[in-house]
Amino acid sequence: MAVTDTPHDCVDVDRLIELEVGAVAHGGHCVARHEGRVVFVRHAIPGERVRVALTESEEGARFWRGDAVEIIRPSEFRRIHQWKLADMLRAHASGRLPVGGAEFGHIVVPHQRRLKAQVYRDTLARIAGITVEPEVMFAGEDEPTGQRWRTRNAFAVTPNGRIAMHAHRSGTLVAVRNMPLGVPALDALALWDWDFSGAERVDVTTPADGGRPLVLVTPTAQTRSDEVGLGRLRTRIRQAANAHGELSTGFLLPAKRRNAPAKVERITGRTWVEETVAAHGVTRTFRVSGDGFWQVHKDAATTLVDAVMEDAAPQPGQVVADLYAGVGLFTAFLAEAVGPGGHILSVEVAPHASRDALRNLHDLPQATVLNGPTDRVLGNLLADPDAEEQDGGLAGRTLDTVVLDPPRAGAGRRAVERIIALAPETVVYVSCDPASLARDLAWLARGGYEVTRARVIDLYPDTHHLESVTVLTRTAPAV
Ligand SMILES: C[S@@+](CC[C@H](N)C(=O)[O-])C[C@H]1O[C@@H](n2cnc3c(N)ncnc32)[C@H](O)[C@@H]1O
Repeated sequence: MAVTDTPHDCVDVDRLIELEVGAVAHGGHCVARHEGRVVFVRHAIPGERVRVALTESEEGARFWRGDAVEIIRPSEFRRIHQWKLADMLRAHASGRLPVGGAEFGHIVVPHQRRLKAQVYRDTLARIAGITVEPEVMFAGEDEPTGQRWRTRNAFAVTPNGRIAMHAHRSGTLVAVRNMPLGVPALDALALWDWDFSGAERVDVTTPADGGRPLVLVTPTAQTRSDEVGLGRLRTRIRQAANAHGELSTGFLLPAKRRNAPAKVERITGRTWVEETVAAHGVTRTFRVSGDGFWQVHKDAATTLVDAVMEDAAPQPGQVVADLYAGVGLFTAFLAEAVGPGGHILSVEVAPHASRDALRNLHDLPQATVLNGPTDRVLGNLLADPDAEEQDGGLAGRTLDTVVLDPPRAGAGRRAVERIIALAPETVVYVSCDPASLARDLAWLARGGYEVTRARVIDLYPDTHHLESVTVLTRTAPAV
């Protein structure tokens, strides 16, 4: 097959090859073959014939990587990328790199979802040996563009103080004047016109219900060590914020100790946002402090609560553990359902999230917030199952249901083994990473659990990311 030199010297690309593109794999790239070697191709669609600019192509390597930069035979599901800066084809034609974050933007939205379902199905089959066909859902109203959904957006800062994004898989910064995946409230802030000189990162939260946004600015290490420079940046942020009315701003100051949470210093307004969620017939408001975790898609919280409540089906008087609980989103709705005679353990490792959870759940005495790593908290439960509920025990009761929503790394072996040892009838596993999910499901299957329902929910349109809710039921007797 012909290999030619690329004419674009400013794009980090060695050679061009022509390939038939196969299925999408976990991570969003399509799998192709070139002279027997696997090539992972980004920005393509299964079934296409494309010209690929190789970005990693060492002779001895087991596989190569590349970007589809010219489409020879397009898929019927291809569309013109609606975000010019993120379009690989336009970027390559003009000798630059696209910005990351919308790497499925060239695929019509219904097909994006089909591909995500295929990734879920293939990953579970390959890693866990589990065969399951997921239902496919989306959040909120169906949005054909795949845009305007992000309530959390992070930007880098150029040396002259303008917000920017990283070029796809590169350290190169590209100044931006819009963010099409962001909710309209993000545009209203016009952050592209602010001067962030002296900062390295800007995190913006624009709550789904239109509440007061929060802009957190991380000063560079040099600015942090220079009181005068820090003061100037603070003044510029305050002035810009005041021009916007109801806007909270602050500094996000990295902790001096490793693994300690970053500190938030208020500049204007407050250091938290409020999120209101109406789901499952109940409306609740949550405080989320600083850079604490909250679902990114504007309709994700409602959609996930509805799914979890349907799958967990909590009954009055039941005992449920909400693991990796954040600020208590699922806990609140589960606690409403089990009522005062039931009990919910809300387990979360981040201290500031647990503090928010305490506040968010203060009217629900049946919910106990336990701060600590899940495996350790479950180990304590197993060691002393008769401990009182307010001390983080089960008061001799058994767990009916476990809901878990771990970060990308998944729950891991120790936490999964302890869930199996606690022997709940039902496990509802919310996951944003099919590979770690599959690994954990394989352990759960060996521990006597069977997948009884699977849903892929498109909470990240125009990207390769996928969310899933998988339900497992205990088939073996408790040990
Ligand atoms: C994907 S978020 C889910 C939060 C919550 N379910 C929600 O939807 O808002 C994962 C959460 O797990 C927490 N976390 C990470 N590692 C943990 C661990 N080992 N034990 C308990 N919580 C952990 C993170 O701080 C984060 O709040």
